[in-house]
Amino acid sequence: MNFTSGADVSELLSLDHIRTQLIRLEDTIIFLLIERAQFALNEKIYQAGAFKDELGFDGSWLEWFLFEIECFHAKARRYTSPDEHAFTPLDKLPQPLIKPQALPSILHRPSATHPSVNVNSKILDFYVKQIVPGIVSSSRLGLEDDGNYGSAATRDVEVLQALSRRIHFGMFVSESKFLSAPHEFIPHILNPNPEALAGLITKPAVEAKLLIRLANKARVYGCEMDADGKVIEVPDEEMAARGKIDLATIVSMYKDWVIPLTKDVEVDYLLHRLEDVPQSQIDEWMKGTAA
Ligand SMILES: C=C(O[C@@H]1C=C(C(=O)O)C=C[C@H]1O)C(=O)O
Repeated sequence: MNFTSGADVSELLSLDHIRTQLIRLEDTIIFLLIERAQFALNEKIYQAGAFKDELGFDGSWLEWFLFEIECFHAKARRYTSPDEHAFTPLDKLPQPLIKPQALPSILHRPSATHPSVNVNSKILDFYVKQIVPGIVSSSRLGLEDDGNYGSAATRDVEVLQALSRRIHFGMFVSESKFLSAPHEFIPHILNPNPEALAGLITKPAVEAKLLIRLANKARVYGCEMDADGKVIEVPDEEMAARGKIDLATIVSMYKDWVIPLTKDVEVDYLLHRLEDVPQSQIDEWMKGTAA
């Protein structure tokens, strides 16, 4: 999302604009997964303490990569942008070396007592346990460990950052939906009802269209071509072994993880949406029903 200081907030919060960003992120995530799929599983990089003697770090090689990369990015003020969420707790990251950008206020930020929504620990868990094993086809590579620990972890961090950005976009989706009909959401926020809020934000037709589009993108982006540039037709079930990526893993990743976690973010954001909001504003929004 382009957060230049002069950006028009109403444009940034239009649901169509946000959905366009989410569709564009599908391309980024598919291509980054294709890059990771070039390397073997290298299970050792996900095992806590496997490199403790070398690194003096209790976590896994990947968690060490995340920490070191996020420390550098934090100094460059990455995590002062509302669409960026670190996997490392913010209090363990260095302060920015340059002043934060003067960004338009888009999201509702209740008092500091409520930490921003962050589901990165769940993202890391499903990615390591479900996604990596699904996309690295040892049958294609013929080995489980190719020793490319740095390259594999670098690709993993890129995928994790893109997945985090996509899933936490749920906050912008929620703000957009809330402002378009605050009176629908307010009763279920004042008397917290996550199920009712989930029902209001869920759009089955949008999700169904996404999964079809995603499969088509994975087929096209993951296809192989011969020397003449002619596409080598491969049945979906053989893509893992003969293509660049396993199509089923990408679709199930969105269906079983990305979309549900995005909706969790949407609901969690809404549950805190009225904190620090004056009663007069809530009354005004509720009057909107009389209009
Ligand atoms: C993101 C949205 O909210 C929900 C989550 C979706 C997703 O994660 O792709 C799609 C539709 C909705 O169920 C949206 O309405 O676009």
